[in-house]
Amino acid sequence: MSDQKIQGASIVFQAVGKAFVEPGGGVVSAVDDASLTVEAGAITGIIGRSGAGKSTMLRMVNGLERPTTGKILVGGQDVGAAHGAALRAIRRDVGMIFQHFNLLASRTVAGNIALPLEVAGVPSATIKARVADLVHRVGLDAQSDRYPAELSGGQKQRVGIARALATEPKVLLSDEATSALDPETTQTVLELLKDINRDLGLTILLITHEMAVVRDIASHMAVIEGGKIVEAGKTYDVFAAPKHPTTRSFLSGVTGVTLPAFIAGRMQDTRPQGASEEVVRVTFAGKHATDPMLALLTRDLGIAVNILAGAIEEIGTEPFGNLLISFDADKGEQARAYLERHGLLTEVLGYVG
Ligand SMILES: Nc1ncnc2c1ncn2[C@@H]1O[C@H](COP(=O)(O)OP(=O)(O)OP(=O)(O)O)[C@@H](O)[C@H]1O
Repeated sequence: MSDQKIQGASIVFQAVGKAFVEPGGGVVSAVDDASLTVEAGAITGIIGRSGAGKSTMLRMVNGLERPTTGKILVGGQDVGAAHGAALRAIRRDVGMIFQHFNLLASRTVAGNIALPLEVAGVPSATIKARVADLVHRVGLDAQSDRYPAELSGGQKQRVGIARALATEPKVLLSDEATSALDPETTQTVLELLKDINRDLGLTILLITHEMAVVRDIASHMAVIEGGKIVEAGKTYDVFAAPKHPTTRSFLSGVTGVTLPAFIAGRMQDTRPQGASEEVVRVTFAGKHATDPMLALLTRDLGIAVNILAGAIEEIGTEPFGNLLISFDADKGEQARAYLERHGLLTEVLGYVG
């Protein structure tokens, strides 16, 4: 495999629906009117809960499932309408990696990676050279002759990645590829995927139920719920201003910002009678992430702020902060307007009497 950049293919879901007929005759709508454009050469994450329709979305990209309605275009080619040689050609352009690796136990590392090339009828000398390159790329030179049972989970996934790259695909699909790995190994596999994306230029579309995976690797993301795409955009923008409740609930698990129990336990949705504190989430994005806005709020408006929880992290190379604060509910509107005017996003979470 050369290190030459390939042109990654775009993936376009156009009002895609997929219904399954169950043995009893009932119909399950797994994907419902989903439209999404996955940019060529980008890493895009689709996040959703179990049963949301993630696997079905992915399996339609390589033609393992056909859409019931709508279209899926990979590099402009209509996958759902392709048959025979045309479908095989699209599949060669679309590699896939899996949660449980799907390696052949009876073949060595090199043998597993060679398999798709053997199936494609590539001459054996070419196979040998390409497998050696791939083994090296995924850092398994010392394990080339080992069998899957002799490898760690992370090493098995590296074999899966090398095998998926063997036919020099334009798209790599990842089906929960790090879900069976520990956090440290997950990081090394995500780094490898990032390197591959950067070096080779192929498009990566991954599905996951972990927001941390999306944050750590994907430049673009979509949230799927009940078969529908409920939110999509650049990862940074979605993190900075999540619109859908499902996105917010995924985010609350990953930003490291949760209310202390003594506040959460007393919080109410509506403002109580008498004196109360308004609890607000403040999101600092981009250049405002490091501004001392809370100090300025106190200085300019004389409003005292309680800091309840907070974290500042990076998405890509941009700082991103999340703070949970509270202030006198009487001054809430004025305080929020001040923060919004200075480029911060605010969201009222509730009230404490
Ligand atoms: N072959 C099938 N026959 C019938 N129903 C199916 C089939 N495949 C998927 N479904 C149903 O479609 C819905 C979406 O399933 P899908 O596997 O795409 O979800 P998912 O988000 O990948 O979930 P998980 O994270 O648990 O794998 C579910 O209700 C599932 O039961």
